[in-house]
Amino acid sequence: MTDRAHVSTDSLEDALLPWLPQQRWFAAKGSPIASLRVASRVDVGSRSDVQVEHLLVDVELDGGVELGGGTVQRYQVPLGFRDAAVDDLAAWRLPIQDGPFVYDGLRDPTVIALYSDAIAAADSIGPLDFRLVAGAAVDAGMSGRVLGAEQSNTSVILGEVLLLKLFRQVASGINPDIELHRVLAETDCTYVAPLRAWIETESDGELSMLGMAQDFASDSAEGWTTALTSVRDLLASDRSPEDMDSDFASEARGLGAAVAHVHADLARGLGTDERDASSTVAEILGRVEGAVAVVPELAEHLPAARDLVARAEAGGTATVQRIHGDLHLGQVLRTPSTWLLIDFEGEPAKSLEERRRMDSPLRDVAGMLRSFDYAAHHLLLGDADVTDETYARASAWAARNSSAFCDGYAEVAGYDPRDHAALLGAYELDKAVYEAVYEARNRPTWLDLPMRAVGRLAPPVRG
Ligand SMILES: Nc1ncnc2c1ncn2[C@@H]1O[C@H](COP(=O)(O)OP(=O)(O)O)[C@@H](O)[C@H]1O
Ligand SMILES: O=P(O)(O)O[C@H]1O[C@H](CO)[C@@H](O[C@H]2O[C@H](CO)[C@@H](O)[C@H](O)[C@H]2O)[C@H](O)[C@H]1O
Repeated sequence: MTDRAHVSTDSLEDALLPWLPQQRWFAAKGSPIASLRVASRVDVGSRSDVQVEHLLVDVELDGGVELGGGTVQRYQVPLGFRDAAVDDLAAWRLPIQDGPFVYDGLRDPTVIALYSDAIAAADSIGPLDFRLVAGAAVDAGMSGRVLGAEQSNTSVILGEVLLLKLFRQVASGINPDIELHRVLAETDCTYVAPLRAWIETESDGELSMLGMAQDFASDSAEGWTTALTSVRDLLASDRSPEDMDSDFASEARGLGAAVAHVHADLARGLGTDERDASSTVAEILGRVEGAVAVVPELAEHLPAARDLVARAEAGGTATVQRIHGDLHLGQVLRTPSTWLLIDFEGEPAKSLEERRRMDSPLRDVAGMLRSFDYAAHHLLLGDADVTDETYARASAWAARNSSAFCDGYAEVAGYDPRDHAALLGAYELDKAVYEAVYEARNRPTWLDLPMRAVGRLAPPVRG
């Protein structure tokens, strides 16, 4: 069998340098890498003809980029080592000449099985600790397959019963996704997929969380896909949203209720606080002003943004608590019986400390309202023949579902988010501006979508 130890750390580093930026989950695409260092190399074991190593890789970026956690990013890279190349894994191969076939281990069911068994046994392998949630049992011998969708992290389905998510970018400290899922397990929250296990490691006295396993909702559909079906039907017909079989309003109402239940459980588990609205709105304004450097068209919206934020500030104090932090239709799953919220990591561009801070639940409500706006109008992007009437029909879908969502939220929360119109509007603006930056960098053809929302929330003052 291959001797993985014959692959020196130097040659791994040389191979990772061109390979890492090509991976979908590499967060600093386009930023030059100043240096790359393998910070740790753990022998996870071997199975049939594969040897497995767990790598933590530090990438130092050439300054000037806004990155959560500074300009050094740490990545988790499990590697498989084989004597012979395997066609199905060739796309994930590291460019190492004259050595074994080395590749992204999370693409290989044999490697995944090793991790799965370590979870089942609540094992410790060198500095890697596989932890089971109290009372949870995980079967050994489950086979795994990587989830099709490529995201910021890599998710693997184990035995069709568990979803194991390995974080690709690793930060020191408590990961909010694991932290909040643990709290929601204690409150018996039924609006999340129960957490069963997690993986952590400690180096130099610092804890880092590497992954988590929760129940796999095999029969679920993403909220974004479900919502788009409804919009597509509406735009293809001349009926009003309420007359459509695929009307989404009762779904939106149920989703609002689910989000309110999760907020109530997070408040129960981790408490609430009162915060002066001025500190919240100062942050929002700072972000809007900062975004002009990336999207110069935002400049003409600044005066109205300042007015909106000042009105929100006049609202006095705001109740804050732990929230989801990056809620949108891609972060909710519809099962046959309920809505589930997933991915409590918060906005990827923020530092771990910022993501774990208490914030107003209105931020999550605003995220979902923005998502209804996205779902309603995204099918019209790039279509030069869109009539005002079609656009208005799409907007009516967004308005109807935003309203249903708030109704459902109010029923459970005991207050209506719309009663805090100025602060809610400030959060919507904050999200729309974040989206404008995100789209300018990642999907420029989508930029018009958040910019229209910015225009509605903070109309340009002309003349
Ligand atoms: N518990 C689950 N059951 C079924 N599918 C899930 C579950 N959790 C996540 N998913 C699917 O995996 C995808 C990625 O999950 P997510 O937690 O958002 O990862 P990332 O942090 O990489 O964005 C989601 O869009 C969803 O389709
Ligand atoms: O993938 P993440 O959950 O980290 O979120 C990032 O990417 C999202 C796009 O996939 C982006 O969301 C925006 O587009 C969605 C449709 O593709 C829409 O539902 C969201 O409302 C809209 O914000 C998200 O902002 C970004 O953080």
